[in-house]
Amino acid sequence: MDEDWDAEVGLEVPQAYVPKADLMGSLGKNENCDPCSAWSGDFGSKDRSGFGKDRDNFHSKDGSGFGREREVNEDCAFSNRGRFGGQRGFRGFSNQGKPRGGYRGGRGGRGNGELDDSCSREVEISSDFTGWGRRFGRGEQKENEGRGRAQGYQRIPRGGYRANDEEVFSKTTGSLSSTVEENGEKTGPKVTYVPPPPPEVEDLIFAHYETGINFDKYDDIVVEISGKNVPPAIMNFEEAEFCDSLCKNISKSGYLKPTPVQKYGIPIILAGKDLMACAQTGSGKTAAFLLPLLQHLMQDGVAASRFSEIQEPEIIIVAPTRELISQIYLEARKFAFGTCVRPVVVYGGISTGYTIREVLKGCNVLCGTPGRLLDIIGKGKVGLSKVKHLVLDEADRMLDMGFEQAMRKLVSFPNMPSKDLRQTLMFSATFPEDIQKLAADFLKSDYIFLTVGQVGGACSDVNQVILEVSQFSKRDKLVELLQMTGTERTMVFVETKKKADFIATFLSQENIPTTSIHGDREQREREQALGDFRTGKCPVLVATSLAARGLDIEHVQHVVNFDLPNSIDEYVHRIGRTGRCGNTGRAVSFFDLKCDIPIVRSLVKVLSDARQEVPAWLEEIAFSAHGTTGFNPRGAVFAALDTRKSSSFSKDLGSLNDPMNPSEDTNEDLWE
Ligand SMILES: Nc1ncnc2c1ncn2[C@@H]1O[C@H](COP(=O)(O)OP(=O)(O)OP(=O)(O)O)[C@@H](O)[C@H]1O
Repeated sequence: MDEDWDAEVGLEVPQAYVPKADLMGSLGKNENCDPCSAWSGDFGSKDRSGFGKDRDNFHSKDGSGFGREREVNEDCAFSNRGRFGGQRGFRGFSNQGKPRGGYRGGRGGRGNGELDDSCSREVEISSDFTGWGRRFGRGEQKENEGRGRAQGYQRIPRGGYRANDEEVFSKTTGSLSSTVEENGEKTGPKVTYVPPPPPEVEDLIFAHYETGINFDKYDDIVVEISGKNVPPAIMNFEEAEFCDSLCKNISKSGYLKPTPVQKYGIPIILAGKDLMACAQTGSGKTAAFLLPLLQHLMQDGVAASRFSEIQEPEIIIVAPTRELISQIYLEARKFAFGTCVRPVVVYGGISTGYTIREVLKGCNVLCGTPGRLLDIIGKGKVGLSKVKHLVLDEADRMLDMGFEQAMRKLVSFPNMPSKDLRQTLMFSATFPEDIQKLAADFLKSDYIFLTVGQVGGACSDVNQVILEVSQFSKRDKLVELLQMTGTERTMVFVETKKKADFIATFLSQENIPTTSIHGDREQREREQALGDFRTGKCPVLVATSLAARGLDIEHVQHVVNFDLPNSIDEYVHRIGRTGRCGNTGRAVSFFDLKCDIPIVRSLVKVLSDARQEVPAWLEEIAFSAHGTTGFNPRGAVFAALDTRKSSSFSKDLGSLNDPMNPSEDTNEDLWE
């Protein structure tokens, strides 16, 4: 079951969760237990039937390893019983097992209380994650640890825990606002957290990881463009004719040549066209929109003015999580280095006063998660009349049920230029056709549709392995995998916040230094957790789907889907945390026959399209579960269809030969 997104996004928060078993207590007396330090908690025997000496609190009747008070769906409760299927072709992880240990912190207190491990799944719509940019070196991280060191959870009256404010989406007003002042009334503790400042040292600002061996293979990927008057792609950054500052910053970033989405996207955006762009995870979509937009600002000669009571940014960028928007902000700050353009980032979970002060220092590029963005606009601190460019990153997420209302509210503000008077850009690795149609409400009718590879296709640099593992065997299997990955960075995805904490606790018991990140944790805890993962202090990060999109962290070599998600798009994004920028990676997913049948067909298709080995047992399940009609898992790799082509637009839109591969036949070859 996925996180409780309503509580995250801010639908009215149910009663604060009161943990039946005080996690912190069972972790040891120190509420501020150090993350990933040598495990000091006394968890008694290594018997894996429970989490430790408080096993009574964690045991369900069936010994599944969870507290008896939890709502247990017997079929899907996970514990150490049962078997797991071996997997033909599973090559295992590199064997660098080293003893490790330690886990900090439990979970926040908001959510819907009981853990329900049933197979039914909810979709977590968003939250505001953050964690300063991936570039913090150990030194920087150390310094920030001193500053923003994670605190233990705050006990609030009435017992239980409550993560400091998340943004609350008021059911009544339909607006996202901080819980501190919802409709003028105080609704929760004031958020006072101020994140550590972003790096000032140039080396840290421009720190980057190397492209992988497969970087040049990007040029072999099928590209499709539909729309009118499409400018030709660039072969190199010089052809974009960026200003000197941008050219220097591109070079300092280690970018030697553009990726396909940049080759085609940059000239389209420079030409002022609206764009819906789909390209695989880790292929440089962020720079594809940032570079041309910053070029527009440089050409227009804008400069941030700290003397205005109301800031009027020329660019607004939205993304679904704090983590991702912070990352985009750092990229914008990097590319704008040495110029008078000032990016600012706003997101929930941090002091509103701090946010406003940062904006009022000057703001040309406003990066934000929807809640805090709408909040600060509503407070009159940001004017929209000068907005020329609006970017929706992870656009399909921004337009699905959780955010559509907020996005419509954003574009409906009185001074926000209409879609015909601004440039709107949408980027994602996945773009379901129904969302594409919805996107048309935000784009000019003549927008360009760009697909690099197959929309929704997985990155082919990720080796995907599917193992049949029942809920009862997952923990054993996970430990086995992690003991092989050693200190290699591994992200483990689970479906609920509570499970994230329980699994992280369990792994700590197994001397695997682990931390967790999910929507119920305090802001500083998230940043600490992410920092520990980035620096390698905790090479294992247990995360919910909140961390599935956009995270660009160096050296993530493995992704484990402890629980498969309920949507194939989510799967594609999760495994895309590895295998980035031409590097290779590996994703192992535990397929539970009792829970995961609904995704089996899509999963086989994604594996096939990415030319991965499809286990025979999985294919059989796919055929038996849904029959064979209309299911051809080894069918051709299809580029996405521009949904406009299925309507009257089709006569106006032509596909262009891929100018990068003039010999490419734009008809049949596209489909092979
Ligand atoms: N032209 C380039 N040359 C070298 N590295 C690049 C280039 N473009 C982007 N990168 C690097 O590749 C990594 C992935 O880029 P980015 O995060 O923008 O990918 P993405 O397509 O947005 O991925 P996702 O879909 O997961 O959000 C980043 O570290 C970025 O700095």
